[in-house]
Amino acid sequence: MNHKKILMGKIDYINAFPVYYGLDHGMLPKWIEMVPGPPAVLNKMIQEELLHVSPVSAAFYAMNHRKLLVLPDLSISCYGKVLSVVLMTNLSLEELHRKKVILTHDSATASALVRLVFSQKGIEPVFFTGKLRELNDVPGDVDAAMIIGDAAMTKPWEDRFLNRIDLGELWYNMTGLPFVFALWVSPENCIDRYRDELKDALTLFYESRKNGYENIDSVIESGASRLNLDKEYVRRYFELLHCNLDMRKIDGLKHFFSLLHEHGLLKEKVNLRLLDYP
Ligand SMILES: C=C(O[C@@H]1C=C(C(=O)O)C=C[C@H]1O)C(=O)O
Repeated sequence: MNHKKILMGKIDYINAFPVYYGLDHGMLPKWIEMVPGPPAVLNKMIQEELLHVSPVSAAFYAMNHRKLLVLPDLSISCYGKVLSVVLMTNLSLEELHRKKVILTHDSATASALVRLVFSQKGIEPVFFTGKLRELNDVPGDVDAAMIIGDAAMTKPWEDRFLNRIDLGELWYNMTGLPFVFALWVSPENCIDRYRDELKDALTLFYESRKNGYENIDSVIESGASRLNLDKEYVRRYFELLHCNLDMRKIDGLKHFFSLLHEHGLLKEKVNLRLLDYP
């Protein structure tokens, strides 16, 4: 088939390895160009329609739901602990009232979750956003730092902070629901123009992910060697991290969006629309 070229985003953390495994191992057709980046960069590129399809932060999707369609059955999510999304602090959540909390500028979902958790508890920290990839990035006067992705699992945050609060686990303890950090989306403007390409890209994602789970030892091996982490730890990570979007996860997602709206962290209610090919 004569496909137009499309640009496909890719989260450059190991969390996306299972979904991209097949594409990274021979399945990538010539008409797809891969664009790797941290979530916030992909969010911005999708907003500017510089990508035709990409994973984005679930909270970013919520803020732009009128312009985006969600690809079915794809996500970065967890059902309890996640390991790679953490709030590091020396205090308890309650003690963070009026204290400085820095949120990584790479995130939109986890930042919204942290703001929501404090809002629900009636605690008002002073939030700010910044680069948080290394321990040296943490300003001297902050009392908590929220980090996502590979950096959360690899940098020595414990040298500075005693408590590691896992945000997937925190959400699960609050709601009993799974938590969805990222969704795959396409700008609605692309849907008609790139219909065949997006349809085939969706099939490729499913095949690529299937290939990833069939070769999970190899996924674990490359994750462990990229991050210099113990293989058993990375195995556990890929057991905790899910890449599908079943009904229960959609329930978790909808609950998150409606709480954000209730707490004034989201302007509009979200009407989740899936990219659906007959
Ligand atoms: C589980 C994770 O979820 C990530 C968190 C995101 C966010 O907070 O906006 C976006 C994409 C995901 O990669 C992770 O970073 O490890």
